[in-house]
Amino acid sequence: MKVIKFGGKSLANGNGLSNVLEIISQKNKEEENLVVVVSARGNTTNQLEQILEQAKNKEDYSKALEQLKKEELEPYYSLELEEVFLRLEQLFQGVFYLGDYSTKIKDEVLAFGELLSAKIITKLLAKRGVEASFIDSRQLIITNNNFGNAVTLEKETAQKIKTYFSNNKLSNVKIVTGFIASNLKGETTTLGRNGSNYTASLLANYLSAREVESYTHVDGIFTANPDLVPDAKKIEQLSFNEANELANFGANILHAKTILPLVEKHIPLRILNTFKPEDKGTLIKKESVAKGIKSISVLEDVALISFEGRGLLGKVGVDARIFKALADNDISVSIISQGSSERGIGLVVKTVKATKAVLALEKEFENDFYKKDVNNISIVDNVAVISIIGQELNEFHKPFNALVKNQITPLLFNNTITGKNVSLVVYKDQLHKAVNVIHGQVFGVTKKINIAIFGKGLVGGTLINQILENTQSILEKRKIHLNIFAIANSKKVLLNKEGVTSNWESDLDNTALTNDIVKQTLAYAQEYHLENLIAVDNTASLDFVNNYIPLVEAGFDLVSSNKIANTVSFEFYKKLRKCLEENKKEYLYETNVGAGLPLIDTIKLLHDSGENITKIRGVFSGSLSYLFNKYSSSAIPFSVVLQEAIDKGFTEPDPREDLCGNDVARKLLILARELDLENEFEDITIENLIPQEFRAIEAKEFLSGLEKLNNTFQQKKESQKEGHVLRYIGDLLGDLQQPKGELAVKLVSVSKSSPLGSLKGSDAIFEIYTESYGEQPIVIQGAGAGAQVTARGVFGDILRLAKNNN
Ligand SMILES: NC(=O)C1=CN([C@@H]2O[C@H](COP(=O)(O)OP(=O)(O)OC[C@H]3O[C@@H](n4cnc5c(N)ncnc54)[C@H](OP(=O)(O)O)[C@@H]3O)[C@@H](O)[C@H]2O)C=CC1
Ligand SMILES: N[C@@H](CC=O)C(=O)O
Repeated sequence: MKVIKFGGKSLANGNGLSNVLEIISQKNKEEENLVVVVSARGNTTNQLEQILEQAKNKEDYSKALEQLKKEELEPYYSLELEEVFLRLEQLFQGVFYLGDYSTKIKDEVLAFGELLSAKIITKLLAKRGVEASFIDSRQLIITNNNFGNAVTLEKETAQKIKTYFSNNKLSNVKIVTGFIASNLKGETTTLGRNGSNYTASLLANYLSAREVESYTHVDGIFTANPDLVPDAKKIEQLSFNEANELANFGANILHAKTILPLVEKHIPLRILNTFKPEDKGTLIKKESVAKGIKSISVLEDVALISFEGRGLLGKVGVDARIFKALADNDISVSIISQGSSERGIGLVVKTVKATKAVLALEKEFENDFYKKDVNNISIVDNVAVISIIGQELNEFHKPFNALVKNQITPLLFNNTITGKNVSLVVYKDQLHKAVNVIHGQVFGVTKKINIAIFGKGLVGGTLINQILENTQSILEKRKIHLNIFAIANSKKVLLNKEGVTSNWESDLDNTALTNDIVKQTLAYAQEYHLENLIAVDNTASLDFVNNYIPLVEAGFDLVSSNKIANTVSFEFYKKLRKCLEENKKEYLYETNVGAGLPLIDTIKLLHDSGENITKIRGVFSGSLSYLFNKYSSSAIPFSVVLQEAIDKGFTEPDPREDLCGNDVARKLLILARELDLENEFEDITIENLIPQEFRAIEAKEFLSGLEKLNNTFQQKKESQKEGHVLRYIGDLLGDLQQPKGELAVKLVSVSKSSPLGSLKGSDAIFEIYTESYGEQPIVIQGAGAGAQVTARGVFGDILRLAKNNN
């Protein structure tokens, strides 16, 4: 024997109803003894309640009643249910004359929802040639007199069900009304929330069914509400205990009382989708399949009551008084959290009961207020509870840290001792983001990293394409979903929370001009509750650096290929780091020196481990390396080689920044500051390679007359010793005793056979001298410029941050 149950949405007109009839017809062929429990169809219960209110208020309800009849009978108007509607009308008339109704009358009226539903299904099955017996569950389930939420009388119900099923000649298919029952006097009662599921479970228990199938409008139970968490996954199997916890913590689809009758006889329950009957849904049975976190559920209709009693320290019985006062007012507390004393207590109650709860507590603690033992009882509104079902405390730091990194600090958290569950109270406007952050963290299914890329030129554009090309493989290998939600140049920003596509260039072209790309990006991230935010600066702009602090304050980690933020005043350098620390954010900039080479990380590690770095020397510039390597070893004019370096994307957007020495000076300064030296840019001695007469002219004019540089450099080349070549180098000398280092950028002539002299292509070389390594430096050498290697380095920083978010 099998019990199947259909919920209201499954039974609504249209696809739902036809699928239900098809499912029952099919099961009738497969299953011997099929009990079908039905809820009221669609919106019927609400409509009945509304008409009842209209009648009570002596309003004209005839139109609403006609509408209800029409919807119930549509499109099978010949179903002959006049008798049922006549009785319903009589009830409404009575309420209209009295101008009032009792809970008993309300139950009687609401019962018509299930009665109509069961009668209609029985008649429609008959039309399809499936013989079915209609059963009014008021003849089966006996309850106390608690109308609206009646409690089953077990002995009487067991007796009634068994007798009914053995004494009546019933068809193979039995259509039973859910939700409704009767008291010992035969008056109609209802079983409260989830009543139809409860009816199904009771019948399954007393009739020793093989299985219960509950057909709903969703695919089963999910790891989180898919409306809130797009990455939520369906859970294949749960144990009764786990299902119970889920039911307690807000999974609407389940109710604890539904599970209990099944637990007793180990009857499995399968949650299925009427609209996808082929799907296997979620199976709830005695055994669990896998350990660990099962689901994240959310309660939204809650308020937090904050109870502060400075004078209650160590007093006995405070909690007892709180609970008594609330219980006397029929207020249930879903979460209580307090420190080791009663000084600060947080209580979570239903929103509708919050004011009543405060009044009840104020009354109970009136004298304590006078004595100043209690100083505040207030409501914290707009909160929600997130429960992580199956969360072990020893792993809780992971979701908690991820929340804090995303600037969400829970107002309160609380764990259950037995169930391995942790509940957190958060502000409602952070709920969406919080649930996604926790889900990504605990299920590790996919952690979404939302990236905004500012600057889409040579480096930025290459980076975007590299990320898009690798998104899928990173998702598969690392379970990290890199989602570029914003791309901006100086005038426009393309925003797409689902992630930009390979058409990003034309999409950006088609967006409108804007005055404030960053403000717009921040507002967008906030509006769509985007989590794990990273802002990438691939501009060469000084102005853009002013956005760093607002970005960090809005929850972004930073990555930059732009070197300016690290080379403006030391005061800003410190301010940014303080802001990062306060907001628990990180800033990575490995490409600032040596493009894709692992230089900054190496220097940081050496320095942090106590190694005294005394000197760093080398060719810091990829473009100038290319320029002098090629110019020194060939007869090609200086201007031609310089143009090649520009065309290859080695130079700065404005190549004069390389030639004047600023770019190398910035790199030196960045390294110096990594060593905790407090140098300013002005402290650097720079040999400017641009002859004096060309320094003040416009970039365009300068770039169109590069050949004017040829003479100067030809002379420099020819005035060298035999076997020597030109190299433009950076030199950093540090002394532990001094707050500042000596930094110099200069053009030197070195032997062809020296490490600097034998450099090739656009390679940069860094010789790092330390106390332990002595005269023998650590050497890092490789491509020092180029869009591909730089973008790859920025990509590496993004991945490092994405992993740090774990
Ligand atoms: N080339 C290399 O080998 C290396 C480069 N870098 C650094 O990479 C950065 C980018 O260089 P590159 O790609 O060559 O530069 P490009 O000039 O090619 O691109 C710069 C981009 O930044 C945009 N931009 C400029 N100002 C702003 C602003 N205020 N807000 C938003 N966007 C802005 C530009 O938009 P628009 O077109 O509208 O002006 C453009 O899209 C530089 O800081 C450079 O120092 C670092 C290491 C190596
Ligand atoms: N223009 C720079 C690019 C990398 O920082 C260089 O030439 O090294």
